[in-house]
Amino acid sequence: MKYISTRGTAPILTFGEAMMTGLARDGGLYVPQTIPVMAREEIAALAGCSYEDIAFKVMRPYLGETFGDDEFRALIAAAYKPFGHLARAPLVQMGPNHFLLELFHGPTLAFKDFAMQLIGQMMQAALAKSGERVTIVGATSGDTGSAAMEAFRGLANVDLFILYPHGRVSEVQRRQMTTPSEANVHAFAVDGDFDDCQARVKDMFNDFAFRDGVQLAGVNSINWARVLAQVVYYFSSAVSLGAPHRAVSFTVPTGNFGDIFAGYIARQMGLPIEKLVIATNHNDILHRALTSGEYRTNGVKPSMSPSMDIQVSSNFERALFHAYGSDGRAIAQLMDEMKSGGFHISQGALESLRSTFASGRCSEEETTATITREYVRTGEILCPHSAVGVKVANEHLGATPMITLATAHPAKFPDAVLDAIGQRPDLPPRMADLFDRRERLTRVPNDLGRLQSLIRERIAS
Ligand SMILES: Cc1ncc(COP(=O)(O)O)c(C=O)c1O
Ligand SMILES: N[C@@H](CCOP(=O)(O)O)C(=O)O
Repeated sequence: MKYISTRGTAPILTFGEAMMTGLARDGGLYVPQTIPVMAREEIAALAGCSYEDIAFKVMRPYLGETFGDDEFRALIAAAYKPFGHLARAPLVQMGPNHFLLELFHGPTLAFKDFAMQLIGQMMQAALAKSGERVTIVGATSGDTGSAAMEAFRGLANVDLFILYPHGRVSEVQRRQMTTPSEANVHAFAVDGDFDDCQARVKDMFNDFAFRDGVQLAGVNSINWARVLAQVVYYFSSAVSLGAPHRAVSFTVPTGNFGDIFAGYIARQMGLPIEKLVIATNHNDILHRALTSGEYRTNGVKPSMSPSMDIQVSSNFERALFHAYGSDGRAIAQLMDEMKSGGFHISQGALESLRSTFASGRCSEEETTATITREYVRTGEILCPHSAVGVKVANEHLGATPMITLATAHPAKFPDAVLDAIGQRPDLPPRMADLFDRRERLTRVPNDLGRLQSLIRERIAS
């Protein structure tokens, strides 16, 4: 299995190389050259398997020679051991034909743990073999950062720097990033929004002297391995509702488009998914793009679902690459136009996107009303991101079972939940002292040079 860049001119890599490389050297994102298809019987045989077994069977064809079978099974087992639920990703019924996929039973209480725990294991194994040391720089709107801190803290051959938008993540998210005491992890509070943080990370990858000088690696969904690990729960949940004999649809609270793109990959692999519904908060560039064909930013507005406060949606590039028939030059051209605010999606590409994706938007008021209504109706306490998903899913219910992804635990966003249901959801006991732990962070301007020199200083000390 080989990996190619969405912009067509970067070196073609193996899985292991793509995982350690992050952003392609032409500025694009790595995607598999071909997507392996699972036969109907292979999908049917996943029924009743453990999450770990399904993970092995779904991901194995993508790995090539990077890890042996026994080694990969051991990495998967270690990755999911810290999860607080035996099913790892349990399904809860919300109503006729509507199910919630709880993805928040990992160590940092968000869906990011599914991929980050595994990528932590895989990178550690790869670095132990090569003897290399890497500098990981990541951008976060809250959850990727905390998951990465958890997965990489204390590792001998990794320095981790997380850039988060100052004042725009929840207090629990911030504390998850600023309270780890290990010297190899660093939280940078950037004066800007998530798009600024992500742009600075991509700038660092595009500065080859810096990139090669610090051995830069990435754990955002820039990294194909992140997306791959997220494909697994589409299979586990669909199969438990009767796939491949019965099709399902998914609604995915969406920001950087990594999670829903994993669903697209599952569909390409043969999983019978009727529709993938993009659910956005008022930062609705993806909903507007799908409705009008114009992909154009209009500035990030803070919301009560801060992890989705994103306008430059990194993985949409991967979806466009497929919609434009793998034409790297066309994608490079669109991404160039993006520098001046946006672009027009061609009619053919738009039709191709609409054949897989639907979309909807949820306002702040609707988010609160959904948390309230679903708590009263079902007893389930939704985080604001999951509430965005449920609101949009309700508009797309039909004969096909709908699975909505519950992407974070409500206790990560206590203020929004308190507003909606009059009570503060509890953090799990192992995190009960989060508010007493000492915070360690560096406030940084949104300035590439300043960020780079701070990173160089920290790794030299
Ligand atoms: C809780 C939560 N929900 C939804 C999203 C959006 O996911 P994606 O960025 O993969 O579209 C994020 C951020 O990734 C998140 O942290
Ligand atoms: N919502 C994310 C933003 C980064 O997304 P990623 O999937 O590219 O890491 C977050 O919580 O940080």
